[in-house]
Amino acid sequence: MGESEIMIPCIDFRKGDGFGIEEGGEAWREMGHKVREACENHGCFFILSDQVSSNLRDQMFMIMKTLFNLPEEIKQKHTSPKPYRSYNGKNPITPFFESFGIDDTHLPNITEEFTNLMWPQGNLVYCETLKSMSSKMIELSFLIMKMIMVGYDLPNHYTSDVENMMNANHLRLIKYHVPEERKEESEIITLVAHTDKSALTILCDNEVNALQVQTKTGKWVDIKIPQQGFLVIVGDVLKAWSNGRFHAVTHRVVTNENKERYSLGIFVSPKDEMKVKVHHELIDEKTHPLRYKPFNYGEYMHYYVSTLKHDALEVFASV
Ligand SMILES: O=C(O)CCC(=O)C(=O)O
Ligand SMILES: [Fe+2]
Repeated sequence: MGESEIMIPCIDFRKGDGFGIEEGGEAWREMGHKVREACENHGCFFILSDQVSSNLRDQMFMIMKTLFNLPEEIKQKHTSPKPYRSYNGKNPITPFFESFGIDDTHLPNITEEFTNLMWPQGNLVYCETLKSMSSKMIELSFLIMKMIMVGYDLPNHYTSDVENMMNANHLRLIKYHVPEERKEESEIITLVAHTDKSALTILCDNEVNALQVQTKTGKWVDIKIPQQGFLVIVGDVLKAWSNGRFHAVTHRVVTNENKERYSLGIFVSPKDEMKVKVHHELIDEKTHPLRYKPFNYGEYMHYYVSTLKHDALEVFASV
């Protein structure tokens, strides 16, 4: 079992408690510093947000159940040349894991195309739920990115850096099955330890706990995503951009409850052709000398997928 006494910060973005705050004011800056600290010290944090109503969230997990219950041959129609997008199920290496990845859900017609592929007769509720849930999660990721810039007092770089790092997104819908045969008390790792290759990931689940993050001292901590909340994970791109000041947290999924788990994540990242570069103001010859060379994101992904090295960023881009 992981430990749960180590506190992952929880930042309140709800209108009443936090995000009624005025952009540019003192409270706004304070929030930015909290986000920055969480990214540096933990590489992840919870946010509470009323952007997504509990109805929408419940609806989303209900329709995810319906989606994964579709016949195998229909699910397999979802394919993509990009890694981690095609429907992944019945894979002997990850027998308790099924997933779909959908690119660029913010663009017109993407959710419609996916829905029509799965339900050729149409499924309006599915399509609308998927569209609103993903657009709200993308909005949240932009807000967090803005907070990161504020946290480093870099608000002028908001537009260029944020657009560079977040101009592609990928929504991942995951089902974790309950293993049929399982020895009492034994844990099964259903998703191996990794860091995300995105800039930022925002995750929620159907309140079945199984995700664990590893602290900087190597301890595994059980993650319980709050009901009105999300877990934000710092990915390799933001680690590189911040010159290694941010921690790209290692995480994994371990089955230890006898319940099916569904999780939904938005992975925001640069487009493949973009260059990832350390932000020049985060380099300091004495305290923070340059750690990473600029690199092409698509080449980095290709390197990772072909090697699956845990320390891919360090090997690929360290100076
Ligand atoms: O399902 C989860 O909670 C985590 C998924 C994850 O880490 C990933 O897809 O990269
Ligand atoms: Fe992950």
